[in-house]
Amino acid sequence: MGRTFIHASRIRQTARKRKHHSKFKTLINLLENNAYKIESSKPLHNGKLYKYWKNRRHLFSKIDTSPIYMTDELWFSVTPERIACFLTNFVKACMPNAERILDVFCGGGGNTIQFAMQFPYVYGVDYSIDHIYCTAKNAQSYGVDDRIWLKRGSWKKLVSKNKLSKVKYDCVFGSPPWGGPEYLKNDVYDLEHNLMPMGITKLLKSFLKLSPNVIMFLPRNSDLSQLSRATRKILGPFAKCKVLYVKENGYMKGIFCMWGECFFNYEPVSEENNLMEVCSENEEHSREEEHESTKANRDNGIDIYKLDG
Ligand SMILES: C[S@@+](CC[C@H](N)C(=O)[O-])C[C@H]1O[C@@H](n2cnc3c(N)ncnc32)[C@H](O)[C@@H]1O
Repeated sequence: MGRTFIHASRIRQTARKRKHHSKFKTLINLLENNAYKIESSKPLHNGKLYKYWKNRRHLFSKIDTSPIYMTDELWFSVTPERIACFLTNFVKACMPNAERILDVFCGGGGNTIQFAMQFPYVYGVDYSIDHIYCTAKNAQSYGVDDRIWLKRGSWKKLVSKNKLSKVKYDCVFGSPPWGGPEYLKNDVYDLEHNLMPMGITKLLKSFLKLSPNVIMFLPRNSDLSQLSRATRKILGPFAKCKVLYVKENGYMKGIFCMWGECFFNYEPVSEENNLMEVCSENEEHSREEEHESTKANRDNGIDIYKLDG
């Protein structure tokens, strides 16, 4: 077990034991003030977040019945529950014997919690102590905190100092910051320059250091040619990346990009449906153009699928 991780069910005891360290002082404050607890029936003070608050039950279905904790940033960052649940089921179907999942950028625990519903050891990393706290508290509300270990730290530093390599992860997942709701400002999202904390090539390389099975949740308008180049640069000229477009509530939420042999034996929809669905999300492209671009992406090692939550 990674000794440097904090067990989510023992976050209070660990914080008290290490109270002389500044980051644990902050954690004790958060715990003592029951910080960031959401009153599900009370709209937030910050009016800009109203549209996210309206959809709160899509983020955490237990929000009316159990305490849920969210910072302002988490309102637009948490993976909606049905999407996180779908991903977990997908990973379970592809890797039935997997035990250890690493959730890089765990945020408020949207994905961490769903992984912990089906896998016995789930590790979450985030550089925000507030978000580590929210993940632990939300995991308690979902009754899965005994399967979750958390670590605060910057991804770059953790990777460069080899801080995570003691555990053998079956799969590494990450939902990196896309740059806030602004990510749709441009038609095409530049994965090398806009993705935080590093471009897609470096990020993929850092994930693959820890496991051959990698999944990332990326913007729906991501530049697929950059995805293809990153895949081939790191894994060789015949390497492939599987891309699933996911919708929730009629709205395209993003794409799951997958690397690893185990993710390639799953055919959720027919070829005909794939192309139709991809077309419907790119209204400015004609069906023929989209067909061509989809074919081109396939030739570049990108397999595209469409799933409606
Ligand atoms: C999109 S959110 C992840 C949401 C999460 N999947 C969920 O469902 O709650 C991205 C997270 O990355 C964290 N983050 C941003 N930059 C980071 C870095 N350099 N290292 C580690 N975590 C970082 C942020 O604090 C934020 O919680």
